[in-house]
Amino acid sequence: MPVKDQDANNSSAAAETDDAAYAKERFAAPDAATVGTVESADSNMSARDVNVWYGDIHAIQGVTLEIGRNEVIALIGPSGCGKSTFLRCLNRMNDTIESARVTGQILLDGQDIYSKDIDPVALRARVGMVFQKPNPFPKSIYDNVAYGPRIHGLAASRAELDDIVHGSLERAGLLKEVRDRIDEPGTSLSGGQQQRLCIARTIAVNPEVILMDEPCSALDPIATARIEDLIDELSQNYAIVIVTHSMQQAARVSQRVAYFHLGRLVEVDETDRVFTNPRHKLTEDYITGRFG
Ligand SMILES: Nc1ncnc2c1ncn2[C@@H]1O[C@H](COP(=O)(O)OP(=O)(O)OP(=O)(O)O)[C@@H](O)[C@H]1O
Repeated sequence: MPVKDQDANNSSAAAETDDAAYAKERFAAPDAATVGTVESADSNMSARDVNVWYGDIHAIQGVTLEIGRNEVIALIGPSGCGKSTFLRCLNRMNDTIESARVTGQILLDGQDIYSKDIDPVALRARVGMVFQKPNPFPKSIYDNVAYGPRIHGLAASRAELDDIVHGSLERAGLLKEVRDRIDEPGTSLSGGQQQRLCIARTIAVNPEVILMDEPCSALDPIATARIEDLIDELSQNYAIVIVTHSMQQAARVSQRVAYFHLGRLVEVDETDRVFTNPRHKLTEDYITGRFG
């Protein structure tokens, strides 16, 4: 057989194999292993076979996922599929829920965050969290940002603390707007400004990872756009894991998307790939609006 034909033959055999693998993945049962790439080339956090129960409810089932340094990964899926539960595992916020039980392993820089040696308060400085509803403390704008550095002893002097507060407000894109009113209550700001204040508060303690649980759901489109721009800038320095109900938002801000369904991680891959060519039928049904 001429070489050319042989090549053609080989490539068509390869295509058939690819198609068979593709079909197998795509129509896999919902309880099959995650489709796509759970690994990250430069992993900062790594969840291995994580399960969460609330009493008898098995809310997260065998989830394995790596989070890369300087990447934005979006967690998407229908209501109640476990996105927030999984997010809260990453900085042990589930510890605060009495009925919650977590098994498996979550590593931050190779260290098990559930080990006895880990102080959850110190962990939550390294893995910060921004919530759905902006929740500034009932304190001044300055004290909101200074709170973390004070309790973690990050500033040796008032001048150092001032630098941290101003730097954090600057990186959160808020300094210009609040420079002249820094002693006013954080709650006097608009919703979008309050959310940027909460982001400034989070970055003031030098986190490695920032968790965001639907950070824009209480904001108007302009405030949302500002937070999305900020997410893009922050990703130069931090890994960001964001839960969002908006597929448009996931497409705008993330490099990878993880699709959850009934407590399982069904598919994870590059954002473009998931939205243009989902490999699992459940992912396709969700992104085409057939359910959720
Ligand atoms: N504190 C809790 N106590 C008992 N069950 C809980 C608790 N929090 C969540 N659950 C249950 O765990 C499952 C996953 O909930 P979770 O809030 O993580 O889902 P989600 O995907 O973030 O949902 P949503 O998009 O609606 O916020 C659901 O069945 C939910 O009812």
